[in-house]
Amino acid sequence: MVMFGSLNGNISFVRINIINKFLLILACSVLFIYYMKLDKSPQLEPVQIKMEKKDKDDRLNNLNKPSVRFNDVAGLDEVKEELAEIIDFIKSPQKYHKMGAKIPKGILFHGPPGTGKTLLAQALAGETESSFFSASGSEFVEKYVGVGAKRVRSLFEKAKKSAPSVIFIDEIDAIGAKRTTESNNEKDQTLNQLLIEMDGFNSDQTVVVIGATNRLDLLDEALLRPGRFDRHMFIGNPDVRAREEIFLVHTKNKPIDKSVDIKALAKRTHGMSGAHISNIANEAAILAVRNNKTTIGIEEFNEAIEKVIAGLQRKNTVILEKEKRKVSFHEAGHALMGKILNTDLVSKVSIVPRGEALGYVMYAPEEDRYLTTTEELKNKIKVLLGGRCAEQIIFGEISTGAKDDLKKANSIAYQMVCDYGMSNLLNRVFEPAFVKNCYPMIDKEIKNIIEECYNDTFEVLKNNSNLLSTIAHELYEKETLSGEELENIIQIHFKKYGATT
Ligand SMILES: Nc1ncnc2c1ncn2[C@@H]1O[C@H](COP(=O)(O)OP(=O)(O)OP(=O)(O)O)[C@@H](O)[C@H]1O
Ligand SMILES: [Zn+2]
Repeated sequence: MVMFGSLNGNISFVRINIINKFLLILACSVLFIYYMKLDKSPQLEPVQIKMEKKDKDDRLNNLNKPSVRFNDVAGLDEVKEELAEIIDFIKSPQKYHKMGAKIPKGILFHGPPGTGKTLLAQALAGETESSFFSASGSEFVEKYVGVGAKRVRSLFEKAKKSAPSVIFIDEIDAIGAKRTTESNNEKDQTLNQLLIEMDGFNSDQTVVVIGATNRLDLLDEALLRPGRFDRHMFIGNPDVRAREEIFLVHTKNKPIDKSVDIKALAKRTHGMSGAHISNIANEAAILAVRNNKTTIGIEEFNEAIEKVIAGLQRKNTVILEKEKRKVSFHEAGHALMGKILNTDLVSKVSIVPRGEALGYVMYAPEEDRYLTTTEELKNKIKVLLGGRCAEQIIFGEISTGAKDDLKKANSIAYQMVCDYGMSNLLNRVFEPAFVKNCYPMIDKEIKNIIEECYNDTFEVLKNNSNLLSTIAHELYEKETLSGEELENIIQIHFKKYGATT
């Protein structure tokens, strides 16, 4: 039937046209919806990665020569001294190459947050006019295998091109944590790439890599091996002298009122980090503006300190004054016993919190020893018990602060009884398998040793309680005493009052 020429046919033609258009629109819509769907499909995700990657690469590319110098980093003298050698390495590498010495590649800064690790790394670059590349470990952590490794490679390439350079990787534990049996392909590849890069650059490329972490214990052994991050520097919270210096650095360009006593501010900020102090100085300046003042007064500092303390108390890190006194006596007890019994050389006593410890005594490294006598082992126990005894003598009560000391003291006593035959059980030793059977007997001996040592320590410290108080007082005021300062205090005291033993 041929009807196209008819009116009917015309109508049909128009209908067909409408249908065609409808079909076309429908097809387009379906295609559009399909395309939109496709856009969200995983296949297109690389586009997103590319954008993100470009962003991160730009940041890793953040190449500059920092203007920060060691003068801007207050305190941390020991670390700065150690870094002086690295500065010399970077400045005159030829000197070391001639001697066949290799430039240290990796330094690891570890310690609590806000203590100046980033600032020090910048200062190292600033002092040596090196290019500074900074990245955070978490920036390398990606879901997609190979992306983190690629970023590491690109970072090192850039650093090598603009050598001398300092690469700073904050939160290095994000990529350098101990590898587990449960493999994480992406993380392992990233860490491997970092190891390859660290092994890879040769001696004429002066690139120093600084890693920073709050958790040294989490890091993979491979990262700490010689030739990699083999220099470890502890960056701890500042003592009162360092806090005063930090306050001075952060108030240098601020109009401070005469009423403000920086020394007093330093004393009131026990347990705080450099970042807290810089925060206080800034907060005080903002408050002065708010109060329409022309200078920053003590009121503003008081308010700023209170604000920070309130924040810290929630985290339990600020120690109450009473506890600070107790810790001073506890540490003085250890240090004085160490001095009187002439055991290991005390190199530092401190009441600046470090990790879980509220205070600590550091001893100079011992010479290699292969034999230790009964008396020497008992003296070690007495030094360990010195903290608890001092608390008992001065405050008439004991605290939980000696937990670790007691553990160590008991462990020495256990070895004396079970391994060395140094108890009333005479020359008998107890293999681990027999310990359980003979435990009451062993326990009695351990008790005897600890009791004897405790009583001796108690007597020595009681006879020297004036000296104990003098050391504790100095420690309370200065928060850290070097071995030399401790020796001076003791000598002055002995000259004045004569020695008591
Ligand atoms: N020793 C210091 N001297 C001067 N300012 C300091 C010092 N320590 C910290 N600060 C101040 O605190 C700020 C934060 O310090 P920084 O970022 O270096 O700490 P960090 O140890 O790297 O911290 P995190 O472990 O949290 O990364 C610094 O910018 C600086 O203003
Ligand atoms: Zn102790």
